[in-house]
Amino acid sequence: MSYNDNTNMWVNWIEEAISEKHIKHYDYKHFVNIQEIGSGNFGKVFRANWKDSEQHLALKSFSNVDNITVRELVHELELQREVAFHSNIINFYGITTSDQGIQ
Ligand SMILES: Nc1ncnc2c1ncn2[C@@H]1O[C@H](COP(=O)(O)OP(=O)(O)OP(=O)(O)O)[C@@H](O)[C@H]1O
Repeated sequence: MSYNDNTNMWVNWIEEAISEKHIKHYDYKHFVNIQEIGSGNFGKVFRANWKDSEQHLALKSFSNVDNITVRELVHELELQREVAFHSNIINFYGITTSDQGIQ
């Protein structure tokens, strides 16, 4: 399998999980008060609110959707499933998409 085939395989994995409703997809337009709070190896991290909720969320963005990034995202979701019960582990709520990136 080529580099691109692998990328497509993981992208398909994520898209299928969303269409089967194993992962929730959130409409990006409902995130408000978006402020940059950090950056990691894969992209920037933002703080945001969902609609008029006062609860802050972390939005993790991916600057480059290549094979390593998408595989890493799937790996994080798998780890999350293993340890989600622990009180020190933050919850994963779902995925959002934006054509213009997060701004
Ligand atoms: N849930 C969160 N709440 C507050 N800040 C966060 C949260 N998640 C990430 N950050 C901030 O964003 C930075 C980058 O986070 P991110 O998880 O992308 O990268 P990392 O864990 O530092 O490294 P890697 O890119 O290798 O995963 C963190 O160091 C932290 O400052």
